[in-house]
Amino acid sequence: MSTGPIAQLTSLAQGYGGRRIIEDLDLSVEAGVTGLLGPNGAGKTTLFRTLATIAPPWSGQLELFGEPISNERQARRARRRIGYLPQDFGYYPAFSITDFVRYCAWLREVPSKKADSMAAEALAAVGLADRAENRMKSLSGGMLRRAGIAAAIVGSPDLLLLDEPTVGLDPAQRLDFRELIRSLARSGTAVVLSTHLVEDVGAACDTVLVLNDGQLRHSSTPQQLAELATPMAPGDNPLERGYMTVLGGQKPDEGDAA
Ligand SMILES: Nc1ncnc2c1ncn2[C@@H]1O[C@H](COP(=O)(O)OP(=O)(O)OP(=O)(O)O)[C@@H](O)[C@H]1O
Repeated sequence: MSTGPIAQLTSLAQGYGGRRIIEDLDLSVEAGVTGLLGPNGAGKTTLFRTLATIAPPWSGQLELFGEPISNERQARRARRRIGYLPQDFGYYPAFSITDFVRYCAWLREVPSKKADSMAAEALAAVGLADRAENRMKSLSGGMLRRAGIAAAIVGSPDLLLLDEPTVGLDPAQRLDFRELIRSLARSGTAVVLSTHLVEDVGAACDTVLVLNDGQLRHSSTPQQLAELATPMAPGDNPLERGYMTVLGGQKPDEGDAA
């Protein structure tokens, strides 16, 4: 088992068109579950796209599984070991859930002999085994999100990137989701999840990172972030307050610099 970081970014610059979103970012992803917090527009999705090797860095270095990623051949090799759930993922509406998960397994080059059993395992893990033949277009928002999670975890990737995975899940499903990612982490998958729900970070993450304006503002355990909480109003969540302290009192939806 590798002892170094699963993913490492050094002096990353990244953006769209002529607009720089991330500047001079250094970041390591270690084993376990890492939660990524940050206001709207902080650059979380942009960071995921970089880690998933979809958007090559403008400058700086990306290393995955101890190897530098500087060309398409290296990126493709790394991609087989990465499961990625984008915030908005595409699918063919007429596909069954099984077809969708199998298709994602094929994209990740999971051996075809194992694809059926792995797709079935992934669907069972997200509680969709009894709906395996339902069409994607017939799913509720929460079910669709769970189908996306199944597609990201199929084949047990070494690095799992989940962009707002719990949006649309009901409380029982969120509890199941937390247990699922904890169990994936125990079996060796490094998980990074972005969320606006600090409860998910408190309950499931070993490490929490706070990103704002494309800069890493904070990295610690959830407990340490909660300890930064300034005096709280009754009913406040200490982790949320600690997060606000790191952001300097900014409200979570005030972060978009656009
Ligand atoms: N395809 C794109 N083209 C141009 N600008 C983009 C594109 N995608 C994102 N941006 C801009 O990049 C900035 C960072 O966006 P990003 O989606 O990475 O933030 P985020 O932290 O994931 O936000 P949210 O919490 O709202 O999902 C924003 O200002 C956004 O408008």
